[in-house]
Amino acid sequence: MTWTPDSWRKFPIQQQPTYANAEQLAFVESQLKRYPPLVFAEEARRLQAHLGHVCQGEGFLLQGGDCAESFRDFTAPKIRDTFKVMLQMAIVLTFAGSVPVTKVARMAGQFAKPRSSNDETIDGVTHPAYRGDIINDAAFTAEAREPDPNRMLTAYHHSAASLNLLRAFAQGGFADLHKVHKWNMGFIAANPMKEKYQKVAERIEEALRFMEVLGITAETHPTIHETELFTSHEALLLPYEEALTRTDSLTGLQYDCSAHMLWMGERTRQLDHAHMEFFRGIHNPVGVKIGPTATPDELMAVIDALNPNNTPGRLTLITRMGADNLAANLPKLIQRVQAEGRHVVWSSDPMHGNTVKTDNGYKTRNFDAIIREIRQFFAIHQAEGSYAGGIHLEMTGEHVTECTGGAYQISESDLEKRYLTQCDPRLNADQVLELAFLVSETLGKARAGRDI
Ligand SMILES: O=C[C@H](O)[C@H](O)COP(=O)(O)O
Ligand SMILES: C=C(OP(=O)(O)O)C(=O)O
Ligand SMILES: [Mn+2]
Repeated sequence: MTWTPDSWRKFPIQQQPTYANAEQLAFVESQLKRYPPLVFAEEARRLQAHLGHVCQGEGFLLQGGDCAESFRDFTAPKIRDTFKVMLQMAIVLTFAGSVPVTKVARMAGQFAKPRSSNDETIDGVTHPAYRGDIINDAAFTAEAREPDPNRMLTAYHHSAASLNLLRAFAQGGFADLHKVHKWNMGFIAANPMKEKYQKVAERIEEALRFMEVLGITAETHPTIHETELFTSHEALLLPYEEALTRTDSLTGLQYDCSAHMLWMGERTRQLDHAHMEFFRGIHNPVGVKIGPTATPDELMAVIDALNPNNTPGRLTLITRMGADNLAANLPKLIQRVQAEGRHVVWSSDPMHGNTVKTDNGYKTRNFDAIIREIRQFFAIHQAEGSYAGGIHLEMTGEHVTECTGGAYQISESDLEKRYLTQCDPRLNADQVLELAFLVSETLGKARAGRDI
C-alpha cells in the first residue's frame, strides 16, 4: 500500500487523546504544516551515518533526557544542566571505550506520554490520565486533563527554543573538552566514592595533556571546542508528527522534521497499527522499544517493516526488559537477528523495566537494578558475539531525588525531598555520572574483548 504522511489514519491506533473541538484541531494541524521544520533532513542522515558506525561496532550511542519535558519547567539552566551532564558522560565513555559517542537527547520535543491507565483516581476522585504537556496538563482537575490541540503549537515553539539553545551550546564553546573534564574532576572530588573513579579521570587528564603537547588545541582543532548533539522523542502524537513531516528538497524523501530520531514506544508498536505505518515511511533513523514479552518472530516482523533494505543505522532496538527478565529474554532475540544477518543498533533502556512503587506512593527505580540491567546487557551481547551499542536513560542535570541508591544513597524516605518529574523517575546529575563511570569499566572491557 502507498505510504503518505497521513496513511496511518486508516489503521487502529493506541494512546491518542480525543479532542472535543475538531475544528480547532484542524486549524492547529494546518498551522503546523506551514511552520518551518525543526530539523533539516541532512542532519537526520548524518545521525543515521553515525548510527551506522555504531551498528558496525565503531561507535556508541548515548541517548537520554527527561521522561517528559514540561512547559512549566522550561528554563535555560534546565536545558544547560542536562546537556552538560550528557557531555560529561560522553567524555568518560569515549575515553573508556576508545569509540566516538553519538549523543542523542530526549529533549526539544519529548512531550507526549503513553500511560498504563486511561485515568487516575486520587481520594475517590477520577480524572483522565496526564498524557504529556503536548496533550493535557498534569494538574489534577477535569479542565487541566482535557486534551487541548493548541498545546501542539506551544510544544512546537518550546522545541524550537530548546533546539536553538542546544545548537548554540554545542557550537559556541560550552562543549570544550577541557572544560567538560574539569566539571568531571569537580564531580569526583565531591563524590563519596571518589577513589573508585579517580583513576579514569586521571587517565583522561593525561590524554588531554598529551594532546596539548602535540599541539592539538582548540585553536588548531575546532572539534575540541565543539560537539554534535541530536534530538529525539517518542513520536506518539501522530497528528503532530504528520504535520511536521516534509519532503526533503535534496532527495525527495519524506522526513519527520520534529526531531532527528524518533522512536516508537512499547505500547504502540503493534505491527498492523498506525504507529508502525507512520514509521515505515519516514526516512529518519528510528528506534523501537522492546519489552520482555517480545518473541523472535515478532521482532523479525518489526525489523522487516522498518528496515526492509537492512540499512545500518536506520533501526535501533531499545531493549527495556528489567534486570530480572533480561537474561531469559534477550539472548533468543539476539540469536535470531544474528542468524538473519540484520543490521541493528542494540541499545539498553535500563529504566522502564525496573520501575517500582514505594509504600508512600512514589514511582521509583533503584540505581543497582539499573546498573545490573546494563551490565547484563553487555554480558549477554558479548556471549552472543553481538555488539552492545548504546544506552537510553531517563535523566536530568538537576539534583532531584527520584531514583533510589547511588553513592549518596538516596532512600525511599528521601524521595519526597525533590521529586519533580512530570512522569517517570529520572537519574539525577550525580547518579548519572556515577553510572557513566561504572559503565565505562564495562564498555572498556567489552571493547577490549572484541579487539582480540
Ligand atoms: O514513560 C513511560 C510511560 O509513560 C510510563 O512508564 C507509564 O507510566 P504509568 O504506568 O504511570 O502510566
Ligand atoms: C514510554 C517510554 O518507554 P516505553 O515505551 O519503553 O515504556 C519512555 O521511554 O518514556
Ligand atoms: Mn518514561
